[in-house]
Amino acid sequence: MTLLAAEGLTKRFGGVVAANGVSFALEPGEMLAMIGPNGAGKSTTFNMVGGQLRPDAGRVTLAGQDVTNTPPRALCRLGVGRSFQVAQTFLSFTVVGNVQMALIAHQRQTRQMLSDAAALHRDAALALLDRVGMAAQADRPIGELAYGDVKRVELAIALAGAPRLLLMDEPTAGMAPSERAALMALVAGIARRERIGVLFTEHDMDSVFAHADRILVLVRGEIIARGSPEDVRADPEVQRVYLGQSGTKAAARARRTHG
Ligand SMILES: Nc1ncnc2c1ncn2[C@@H]1O[C@H](COP(=O)(O)OP(=O)(O)OP(=O)(O)O)[C@@H](O)[C@H]1O
Repeated sequence: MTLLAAEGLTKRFGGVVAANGVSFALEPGEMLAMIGPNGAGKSTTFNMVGGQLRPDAGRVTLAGQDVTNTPPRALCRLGVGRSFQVAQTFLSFTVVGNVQMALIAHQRQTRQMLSDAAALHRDAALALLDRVGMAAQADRPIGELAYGDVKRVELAIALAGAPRLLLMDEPTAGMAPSERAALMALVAGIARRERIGVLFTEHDMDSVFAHADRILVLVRGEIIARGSPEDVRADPEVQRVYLGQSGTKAAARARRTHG
């Protein structure tokens, strides 16, 4: 069954139509990228799916259930995870402590239990860190980690909610190219193995062409192309209005790397 469906999502800000009848579907285990130039409506669409922004028209369904206008917290309980931002981690806490906090939050245990956080869920948190390759650094303060490793911990934190859908808004922003490739490979591997659907926006075309199963191209609030990385790369309209030379090079690099 289709995991996520957006149907006719539309949002206006004054005279600007930020998203105009945006429709797409995402299957379990699929990596779906949303790309487009600045101001294309990516964040607007993303935030309507994630419950931060109320659409003027259209609807969002999760495994057939209408979740339009469902707030993020309630969506989380339905299995929609988001990648967290660095500022939302507790920098003085250990790596494993941060993941334990996420597990506690997911189970909606009360704040009084925080004093016991060191004991609670440690094994489960270590198992999550293992999935993102960070178990060996479990007891370091998160503030000491390299940025790419913080991103891995953030992924573990998102996975603590046992999501069936992950929403990732520019997951590789601010990362070095080698770190980006490693993080996206990790996300794609987990998504495919565990049948988690991933919707992500991304400015880094190398990450998109190497790891997306399908790509949506938004321009001025409308989807102008959709399909496999190959189809999107070859689309003359996409070439003209968005990708140009840099996208062609990114696609060629992705093909060389991934056969
Ligand atoms: N809260 C808002 N109030 C007014 N206009 C907005 C608001 N949010 C977005 N817009 C406008 O809607 C359009 C789409 O913006 P959006 O942020 O969704 O694009 P984007 O594709 O995510 O861009 P970027 O790649 O720069 O993040 C833009 O013209 C933007 O100025």
